[in-house]
Amino acid sequence: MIEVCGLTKTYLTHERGHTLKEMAVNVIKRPMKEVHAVKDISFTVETGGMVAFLGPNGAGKSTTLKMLTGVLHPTSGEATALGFTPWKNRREYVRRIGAVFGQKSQLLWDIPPIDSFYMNKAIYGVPDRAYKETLDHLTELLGVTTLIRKPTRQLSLGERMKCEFIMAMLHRPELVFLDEPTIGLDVIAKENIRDFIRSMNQQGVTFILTTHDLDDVELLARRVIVINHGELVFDDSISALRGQLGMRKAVRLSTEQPVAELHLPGVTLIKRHHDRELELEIDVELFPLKSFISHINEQYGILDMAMEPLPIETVMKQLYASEPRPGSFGAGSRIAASYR
Ligand SMILES: Nc1ncnc2c1ncn2[C@@H]1O[C@H](COP(=O)(O)OP(=O)(O)OP(=O)(O)O)[C@@H](O)[C@H]1O
Repeated sequence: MIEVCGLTKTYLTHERGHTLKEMAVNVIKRPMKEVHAVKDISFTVETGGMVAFLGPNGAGKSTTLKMLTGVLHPTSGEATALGFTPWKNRREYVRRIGAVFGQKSQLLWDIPPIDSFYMNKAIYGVPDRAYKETLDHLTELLGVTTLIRKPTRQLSLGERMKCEFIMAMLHRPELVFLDEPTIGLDVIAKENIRDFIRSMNQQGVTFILTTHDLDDVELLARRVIVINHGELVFDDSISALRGQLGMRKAVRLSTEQPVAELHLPGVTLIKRHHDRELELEIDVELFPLKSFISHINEQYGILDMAMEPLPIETVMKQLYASEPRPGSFGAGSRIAASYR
């Protein structure tokens, strides 16, 4: 469905002086600066996939997505999606893709969503019957059959997001780009939107999801691609991402006796709430759980203990903290070195 090979984008910007003298010089001469936003990234996405495309702020996600939606031309490299080169066949390509931006509305503010939908019907040339069928199906699925007749400005954020999805799906796109689709929503609205995305994905729609919400990633994505400093640093399944956490567990411990320093192999103190209540991280390969429990019970007496796998946030922090390789320009192999 999507094949990206050596995609690179370097922006050329004017360097601005900081001091008054530099600014005065800039009036006559403005030196150019290169920003290597995306560096030689390659990946593929299969039809029907649900891929999270992640990275810290400034990593190059939007730049990549702009190239994949055909808004930006790359500096070098190739990409095909649905058989098109996005930036070359934009007119035909956009008829087959959709996009939902959590922070940018595609609905017109002062008119009801139904009128915005009708506008999209005309823009995409959706035949009457197909339009009615899709609209009925989507409004029912999202439970907004009556809401779509209220002016958009009167809708809650959750209601509006449901309508944003309908707007993006009316022309039945095969590939949909989602940018922070659940931002600002309450837990119930998030769940509704996630159910909807899952249901569309089961019907064969491919989703590329950009988000900083790791719950979206865990609950929706089957595959995760991470970029940092414009370089691809991880590309594998969500279970492989969890696998990076190894056999580490998060433990919350409450004891009868105060716990002073803990010097145990594979045990790291994360937080001390007070001297009898601690949060720890244990690598059970280094210190088997059974030994840990009997040691703590003998020494301090266990009052209460809760244990769970580490959140994927832990591994994301490691990936986001990675430095660009010195002089690097393209880094696919770094995953192998650092994270696999
Ligand atoms: N038009 C532009 N001109 C110059 N530099 C740009 C331009 N757009 C983005 N950049 C730079 O390219 C780099 C990548 O930006 P990009 O917006 O792709 O990151 P991002 O991963 O989407 O970040 P965020 O999560 O904050 O939205 C950043 O250093 C940014 O400052």
